[in-house]
Amino acid sequence: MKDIKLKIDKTVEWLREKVKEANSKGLIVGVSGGIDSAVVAYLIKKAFPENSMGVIMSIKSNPNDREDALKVINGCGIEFLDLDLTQPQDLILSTVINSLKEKNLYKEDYLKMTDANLRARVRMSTVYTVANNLGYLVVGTDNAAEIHTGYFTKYGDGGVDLVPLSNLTKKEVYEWAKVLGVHKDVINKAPSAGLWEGQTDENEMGTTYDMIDAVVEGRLDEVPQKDKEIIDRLHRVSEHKRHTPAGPPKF
Ligand SMILES: Nc1ncnc2c1ncn2[C@@H]1O[C@H](COP(=O)(O)OP(=O)(O)OC[C@H]2O[C@@H]([n+]3cccc(C(=O)O)c3)[C@H](O)[C@@H]2O)[C@@H](O)[C@H]1O
Ligand SMILES: Nc1ncnc2c1ncn2[C@@H]1O[C@H](COP(=O)(O)OP(=O)(O)OP(=O)(O)O)[C@@H](O)[C@H]1O
Ligand SMILES: [Mg+2]
Repeated sequence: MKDIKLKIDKTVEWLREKVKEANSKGLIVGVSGGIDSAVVAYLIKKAFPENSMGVIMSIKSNPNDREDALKVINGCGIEFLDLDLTQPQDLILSTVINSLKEKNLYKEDYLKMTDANLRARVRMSTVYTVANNLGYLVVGTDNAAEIHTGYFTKYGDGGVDLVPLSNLTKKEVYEWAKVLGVHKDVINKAPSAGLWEGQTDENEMGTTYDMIDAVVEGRLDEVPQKDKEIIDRLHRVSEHKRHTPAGPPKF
């Protein structure tokens, strides 16, 4: 507990340093009602009590997620915007689909993921729009387990300026949430990207955060072969997400 409080204080100090270095005015995060963004919202409010912002961005979302997001906002007292982006996201998606259909190029099988990733990228564009206007940096919510597996949308929720939870396992995110005083409803629900009805991270990935945490921490003897193979594959195919885009060598 004392150890976690110390790490939280150091992270808050690090956030202040990064803002100063960038000559920026404050920090902003998308607040989903999930645990990762809850922890980040509490951290940035601590770092910049007067210059921090949480943005709720519903897109065809389950109303319970917005309720949980409001519990986070009220719990830490951060300034916030409550936006419904269903229409703009749907307009982009339908414009693209109609145009592909006219050329007989549309692939129905990929609709679910196309829609899901566009939600993440519309949210990213929206948060940057607010950040530009306020002179804030955009704070990401990915933890070590998500970064290791590439479980985020490239340039969507992965498109951010700072990643304060990058060294934390999912278990540690929960521990920090308890110390910070995050609402129990947010702590007790299953992690979900909320990108389609009933989606949970663990179901989609086919393994558990406990197993991913174990791989990240090098406790490989605790990981069954089946889980190890899934996690290694996720890591391998997402390598490109952890680097700047490749260019050719100088010819
Ligand atoms: N080798 C390579 N080198 C360079 N680029 C490569 C590439 N392979 C694919 N790509 C590019 O990457 C794209 C695929 O990546 P991407 O668009 O990210 O899409 P993808 O990784 O297929 O899907 C995103 C995953 O993250 C999950 N997610 C998203 C958002 C939030 C959360 C959450 O936890 O809240 C989870 C989501 O459920 C899904 O499983 C391809 O369309 C292609 O453009
Ligand atoms: N409805 C939303 N409103 C605002 N931001 C969102 C919304 N949905 C997703 N995001 C942003 O995308 C990030 C990635 O989502 P992710 O599900 O990994 O994190 P989380 O919801 O905070 O935690 P959990 O892993 O417990 O679901 C969120 O932390 C948040 O910053
Ligand atoms: Mg979530």
